[in-house]
Amino acid sequence: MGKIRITKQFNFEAGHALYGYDGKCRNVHGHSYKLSVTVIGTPISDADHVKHGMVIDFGDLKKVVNEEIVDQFDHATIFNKNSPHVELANELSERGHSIILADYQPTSENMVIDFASKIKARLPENIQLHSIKLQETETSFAEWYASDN
Ligand SMILES: Nc1nc2c(c(=O)[nH]1)N=C([C@H](O)[C@H](O)COP(=O)(O)OP(=O)(O)OP(=O)(O)O)CN2
Ligand SMILES: [Zn+2]
Repeated sequence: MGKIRITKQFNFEAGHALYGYDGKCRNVHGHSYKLSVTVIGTPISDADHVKHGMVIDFGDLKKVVNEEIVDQFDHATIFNKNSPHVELANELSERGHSIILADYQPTSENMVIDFASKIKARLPENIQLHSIKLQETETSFAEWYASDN
């Protein structure tokens, strides 16, 4: 049987700030992020298998992405830990705010690279990560493709 791509979509709200950026997004602000995760594999052909006909159960994919990404990033604020924003991040964290100190500038590009590595590490051996799309605004998104990397 041939390979099939399946996609699961997610949403999360997060704040971020682009330290040193030459535009409005250097300010702390937020997005309603839309995340699409596409995996590729061969549907299970064994009629006795509980997952017969599936590449991966959408529910199993949801569990991985929720645990690795959505539960961590939803309603958190992402700062670049390699910038002076680390002080602001630590202050907010001490005051009980949900903070992510990323080892990168929190652009859509760097976030999809991070997400790809986290999701790949959790997928079963027979399932490959095909692509990820992270939509920051209605008009702006970044995509990661396995074939490009
Ligand atoms: N290549 C990138 N450019 C920008 C990023 C990014 O992650 N990668 N991020 C930002 C800001 O976070 C900003 O919030 C989003 O940018 P932008 O699409 O420019 O937002 P607008 O509200 O101005 O969008 P319009 O739909 O054009 O009004 C900036 N750049
Ligand atoms: Zn932004």
